[in-house]
Amino acid sequence: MQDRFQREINYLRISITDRCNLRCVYCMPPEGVKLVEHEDILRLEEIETIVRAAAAVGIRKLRLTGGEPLIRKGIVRLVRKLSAVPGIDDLALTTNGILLARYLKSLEEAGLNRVNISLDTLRPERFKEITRGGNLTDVWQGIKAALASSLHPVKLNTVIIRGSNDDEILDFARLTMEFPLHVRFIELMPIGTCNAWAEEKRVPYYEIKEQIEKELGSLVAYEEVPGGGPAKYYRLPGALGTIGFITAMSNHFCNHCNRIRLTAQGQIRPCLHSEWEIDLKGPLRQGAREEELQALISQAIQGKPRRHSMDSEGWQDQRRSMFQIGG
Ligand SMILES: Nc1nc2c(ncn2[C@@H]2O[C@H](COP(=O)(O)OP(=O)(O)OP(=O)(O)O)[C@@H](O)[C@H]2O)c(=O)[nH]1
Ligand SMILES: C[S@@+](CC[C@H](N)C(=O)[O-])C[C@H]1O[C@@H](n2cnc3c(N)ncnc32)[C@H](O)[C@@H]1O
Ligand code: SF4
Ligand code: SF4
Repeated sequence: MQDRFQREINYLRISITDRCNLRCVYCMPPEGVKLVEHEDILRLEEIETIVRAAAAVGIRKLRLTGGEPLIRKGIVRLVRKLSAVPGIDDLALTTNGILLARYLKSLEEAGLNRVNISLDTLRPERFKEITRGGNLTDVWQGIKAALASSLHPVKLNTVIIRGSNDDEILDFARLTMEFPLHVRFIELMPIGTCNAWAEEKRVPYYEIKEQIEKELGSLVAYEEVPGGGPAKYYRLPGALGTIGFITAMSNHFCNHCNRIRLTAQGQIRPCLHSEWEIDLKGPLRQGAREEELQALISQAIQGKPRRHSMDSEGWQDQRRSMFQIGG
């Protein structure tokens, strides 16, 4: 379905839990977050019902995210249900990779198509610091398992933070020479615990690109990486994988926005940045029929703002952060 700015909205990102087994310094506070009552989180069957309604109004791609989607009980069952919904032709997952090796085979068998793995450093000690306790080996096992599976293309999400991991840009770029990985450098957005310092520590994509080109050779634009997201891809000479840039701040991609979100608590959030949401959980639990859900989702699509204004306003939403909305 088109929104009022003639953008085709066909991608639903679903936060299936607001909990996480890591505490990345830019995303969550060290103590974690106030736990939402179990009752307030959408049940798997409710997610399925919403997806059926969304597919009926033109959603074709789904992404399960969070929080950490792999800690949600029943994740494999959910993937099996959603992959069977008529109209859905791409079902992907964004994960921190800690539990990926454990679940990969079952997810693949259940119908998952692709996986994006978040990884901000290749150094074990630094990984512990950035994630406040995570084990890098677990993530590497997940990445290797994904590469050995049918879930291609395998993409990495790497947020570069000045003074923290900006000395690893070339190491990440070199990974694409060795493995068929799609390494995407993401500009830090003022969302989560980094709200106050994101601007100061953000490394704009052109700095990263310049450094890679200076040291490793020209980046040639590459448009063949399947997906529904905003990354722009390039390839180093002779590389097996690609290098992508997600330029959320220095060159926003809202003009080509194709997505809406479903929060873990059951609201449709038409834009990552806008606080405006439409509740589906309430109507669903009061017995709304699928047509009513379709009407609410259509309303959300029609109400999508033209673009975010994180550059001028930062993050004002006191209720929700990235992991509740589905980053
Ligand atoms: N500003 C903005 N950033 C987004 C949006 N969606 C995703 N991002 C950023 O892009 C990152 C990567 O998103 P992923 O979950 O890997 O999904 P994707 O890149 O859309 O997925 P594919 O291209 O389909 O593989 C997220 O972690 C966010 O930082 C969005 O709507 N707006
Ligand atoms: C919120 S996490 C949820 C899924 C899963 N836990 C993971 O880390 O992949 C999704 C992505 O959002 C990114 N992210 C979180 N906060 C961000 C911010 N302030 N700016 C840019 N990306 C951010 C993370 O790096 C991760 O790649
Ligand atoms: S970025 Fe992902 S892994 Fe890290 S704390 Fe946020 S939700 Fe958890
Ligand atoms: S910030 Fe909002 S309008 Fe821009 S790409 Fe993300 S969801 Fe779309």
